[in-house]
Amino acid sequence: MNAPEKLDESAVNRQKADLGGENIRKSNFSAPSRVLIVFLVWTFGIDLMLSLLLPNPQILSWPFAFLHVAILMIALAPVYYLSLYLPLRYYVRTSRHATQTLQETLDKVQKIVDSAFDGIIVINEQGHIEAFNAAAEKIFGQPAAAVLGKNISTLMPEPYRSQHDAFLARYASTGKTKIIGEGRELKALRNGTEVFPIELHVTETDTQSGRRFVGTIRDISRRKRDEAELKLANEKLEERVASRTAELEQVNAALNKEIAERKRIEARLHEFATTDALTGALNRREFDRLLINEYEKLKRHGTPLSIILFDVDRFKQVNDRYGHLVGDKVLVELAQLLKTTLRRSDIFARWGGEEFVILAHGNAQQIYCLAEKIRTLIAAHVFPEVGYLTCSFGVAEFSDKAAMMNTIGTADKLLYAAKANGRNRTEVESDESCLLAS
Ligand SMILES: Nc1nc2c(ncn2[C@@H]2O[C@H](COP(=O)(O)OP(=O)(O)OP(=O)(O)O)[C@@H](O)[C@H]2O)c(=O)[nH]1
Repeated sequence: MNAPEKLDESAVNRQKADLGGENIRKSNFSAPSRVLIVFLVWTFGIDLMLSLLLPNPQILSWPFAFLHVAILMIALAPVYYLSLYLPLRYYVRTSRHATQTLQETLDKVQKIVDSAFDGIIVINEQGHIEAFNAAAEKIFGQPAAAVLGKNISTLMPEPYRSQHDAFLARYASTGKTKIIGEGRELKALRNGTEVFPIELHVTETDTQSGRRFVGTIRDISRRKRDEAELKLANEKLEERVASRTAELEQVNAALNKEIAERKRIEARLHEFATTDALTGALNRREFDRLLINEYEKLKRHGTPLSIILFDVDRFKQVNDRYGHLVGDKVLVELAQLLKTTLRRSDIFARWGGEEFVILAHGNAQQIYCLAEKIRTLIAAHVFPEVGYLTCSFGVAEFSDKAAMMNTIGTADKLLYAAKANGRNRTEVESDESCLLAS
């Protein structure tokens, strides 16, 4: 298709007229009419001069008339040349040049418009298509010749088609529109059948022959397809992530359960390894380990540390009278009583049989007081199965100079001394007294 043909003819003519007029106005000879006026003035001027110079009767004779015309033509020849031929030749050349310039400009504009990536469609106020560039031909699958002059709504599917004329009329009457100057996504019609998505930007411009709307159209089918594919891929990915997350959460929950179970087993194992199975008090091995730690601290920092060894009085009788199981229950209850009484920093363990040990921070006097407090507490406690019971206590203070085992031995001796001295009493190395003692 010849490019300039695609532009609306009236618009071309208007532009031609504008461009031509502009060039002529710029020249010294603005119009043929002005040349004609100059020619007439010269003709009548010379004719008048000849009439005045020559006697009147001779004017009527044919030879004279011939001479008159000949003189007139000879006299006016330079005037013809200067005032008629040259201006006309200049006018024609200028007009031809202006037309050529206009044509070149139009060719250039058309090429630019046709080379645009986006489709460009110009419509008038009635919605009739006045320009349709090459990209628009490609996008809509129709040659410009097939759509020029037709209503733009022929390129739209329903419901846009039915709404478009009303939209234009409303805009003409109210001046209100949402689309001018804004970009929006719409549906268009390719080859009159295929509905496809477009992105449309509309601008408007006022021309001598009325308002024009310029639509810039981009086929976004591919983008939409890509977006849809991307959305689908995203959805699938999200689904996979969700199911994988669920799987991981399950695995995680199972792992957490396993870890919790392991921790529970470890704690249980630790408990088995460190506590006495019957009473729940620390066992002898754990006590020995903690004693070594505390003894090291004592040696480093000099903080006073003492030991209480105590033993249930006449426990054999309990076993003999109530049975071994009741004896066990009594030991469990006794340990429970001690646990609720002692501080967390005190280390309480079963030493063996019905004998218990307490490692406590404090000097002999302070821990003697503690032993007495425990003694009176036990003595006042009613054991459901057996009633009242008493215990005997031996208290000794560790020193950084004495060997650790010696102090334990001392506490043991003092415990036996308490037994020997009548039971239900506390013996300590030095002559200690305690306000708590009863
Ligand atoms: N039920 C029970 N009895 C125990 C346990 N360990 C030791 N005994 C008993 O505790 C009793 C300790 O008796 P003895 O050493 O004669 O001392 P006792 O009868 O308490 O008399 P004194 O200590 O001199 O007051 C024994 O009969 C042991 O069998 C135990 O774990 N459970």
